[in-house]
This record gives sequence, C-alpha cells and structure tokens, in this order.
Amino acid sequence: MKLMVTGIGGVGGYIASVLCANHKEVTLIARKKRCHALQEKGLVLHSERMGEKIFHPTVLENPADAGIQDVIFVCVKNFSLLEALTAIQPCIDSHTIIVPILNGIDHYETTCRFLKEGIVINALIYITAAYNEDYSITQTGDYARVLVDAPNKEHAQCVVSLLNHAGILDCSIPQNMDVEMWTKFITNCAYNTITARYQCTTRGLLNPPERLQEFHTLLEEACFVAEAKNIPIPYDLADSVFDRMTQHRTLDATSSMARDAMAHLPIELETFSGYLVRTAHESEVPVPLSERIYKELKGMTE
Ligand SMILES: NC(=O)C1=CN([C@@H]2O[C@H](COP(=O)(O)OP(=O)(O)OC[C@H]3O[C@@H](n4cnc5c(N)ncnc54)[C@H](OP(=O)(O)O)[C@@H]3O)[C@@H](O)[C@H]2O)C=CC1
Ligand SMILES: CC(C)(CO)C(=O)C(=O)O
Repeated sequence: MKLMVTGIGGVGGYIASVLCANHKEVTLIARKKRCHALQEKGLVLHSERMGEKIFHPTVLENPADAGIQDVIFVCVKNFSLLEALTAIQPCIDSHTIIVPILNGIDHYETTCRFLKEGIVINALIYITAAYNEDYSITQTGDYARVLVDAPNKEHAQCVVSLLNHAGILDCSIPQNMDVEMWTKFITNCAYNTITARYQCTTRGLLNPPERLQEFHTLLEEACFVAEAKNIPIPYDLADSVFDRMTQHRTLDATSSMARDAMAHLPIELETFSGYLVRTAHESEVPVPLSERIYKELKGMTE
C-alpha cells in the first residue's frame, strides 16, 4: 500500500511515525531545510507513547515524484491546506483516500470542494506534539487519539486499520462525527484562544483567576453557536470540557496555537475565533468575549 504524509510537523511527524512503524511504502513530503534534515537524519521521534525511534522513509519535496498513492494524510496548518492540496493533486486518482487531519470545522468540506478526484475522510486528532529545531518530533502525554468518518464507512474503516495500534494511537469511527467535530472546535475556540492570548500553559490560567472565568465563558459562547447550528452537543459540554482541560490534564499542558504564538509563528486565529465570530454574526448569537479576544490576538500577531 502506497502511503504519503504531507506536513511533517508535530501531528504529521507522529502520524508518519505510526505508519512507518507498521508499513514499508511510506513517503513524506516536506519543504527545503526540513526535507534535507529528514533525508539526512531520518524521521526522529521522542515520544511518551512510542519511545525513542528513528525511521527512514522516502522523503521528497515534490509529491508528483512519488506517483499515485493509495492513502494521503494531510497534516499542515489550516492556513496551508489549499497549498498542500494543490501540490498533492498529481498523486490522486479516483481510488486515493485523502485524510486531512487538522483543527478547525471546515477542512473536510474545503478538501472535498477543492479536489476533483479521490475519496476524502473527515478527521480530527487529540494529541500534544511539536517539532524541534532539528526537525525531530516530540510527543508528550499519554493520549493520541484520531476520530474519522466518511459517507462510506468502509473508507473510514480503512483509515482505522492503518492508524489504530494499541498503546500508540487510538483511532475509531465515532457515533456522531458532527458532534465530535464541534466538541473539538469548541475546545479549540476556548482553550487554544485563551492560552494563546495569555501565552501560557493551563497553570497560567489559574492566576489571575479571571482567566479561568474567561476560559469558561469562551466555552459557553462557542456552545451557543453550535446550538444555533442545531448540533446536538451535550447540554453540559462547556462544564465537561472545562473540567477535562483543567482537572484531568497536566497543568503544564498548553495548545498548538499558544506554542505558535510564543514562537512568533503564524497562528490559526481565523480557523478558531475568526470562524466562530463570523458564524455567530450570521446566526445572530452574541459572543462578546470571543470577539474581544479575537481582536486582541489579531492586534498581538499582526
Ligand atoms: N501539534 C499539536 O499538538 C496539535 C495540532 N493540531 C492541529 O493539527 C494541524 C497541524 O498542526 P501541527 O502539526 O502542530 O503543525 P506544525 O506547524 O507543527 O506542522 C505543519 C507542517 O506543515 C508543513 N507545511 C506547510 N505547508 C506545507 C506544504 N504546502 N507542503 C508540505 N508541507 C507543508 C510545515 O513545514 P514548513 O516548515 O515547510 O512550513 C510544517 O512542517 C493544525 O491544524 C493543528 O491545529 C491538533 C491537535 C494537536
Ligand atoms: C485540544 C488540544 C489542546 C490538544 O489536542 C489541541 O487541539 C491543540 O493543541 O491544538
């Protein structure tokens, strides 16, 4: 089976490691310095789930050189999605499965709309992973969980078979993918936004205490928007996400957007608060705190 991963950062590096540990024909797509580093040193993983590993898959800058693929995982930031999809088009025919594993709410629809061929899978991931200066990948924490779905369950099942490996990555098809997508989106609109705004870990939200209140309010506002879109989220979702993020994860945890903000890299602001605020306006749902923090983050990152 010919497998490709494009976007070898935190998420793509971990997904690629899982594939390399179990399959022979894996091609990684990376650009410039990252491509050269991966070609020279291999894909180096430091992981609480997988341990210390080095894999030596094929690494290319131009996806077209790899030819038609069976499955392609797209693991770039949301703002790089169209560029990455453009580059992989020569690798796609009508049987190719494309799995965009990104945060946000619209990457599945964007990918379906953009690609003329191929079978697109809806996917999301819970993980903490990041690339280091030497382009190695560090995964921390005891969780790495992917949820997938597609109109034809056999296609989604094919991705589960590739990714689900006990102790390394949990991958399954949920009962209601819309609810799962919105649950993740609501989490990101609040947790990623507040940790990026204050450039902090969860511990940094405890003091001053107003920050915790703001985190809860952001969760509530995002839940109101989901409800206005008739997404059947649980009635206590804001409370349960709040408890999960503050009580059941290490206080040293933070979000991918906070890490990017702290490193002065582009952030997925439009993917989270930008999209939420626009959707709230369309649905006439007031989201004053989301709007305020959206503007503040925009000012901080421009
Ligand atoms: N990291 C995490 O813990 C989590 C991340 N997510 C989500 O997963 C998605 C990916 O995030 P993450 O892995 O952190 O992102 P990273 O910034 O770590 O990695 C993105 C990678 O994509 C590469 N890239 C960008 N454009 C292209 C392109 N056109 N072709 C090939 N490669 C490209 C970048 O390389 P280059 O150096 O060339 O730009 C970089 O290696 C995001 O939507 C994020 O929100 C979700 C849950 C947790
Ligand atoms: C929920 C969380 C914080 C971890 O998976 C995340 O999605 C991120 O860091 O972007």
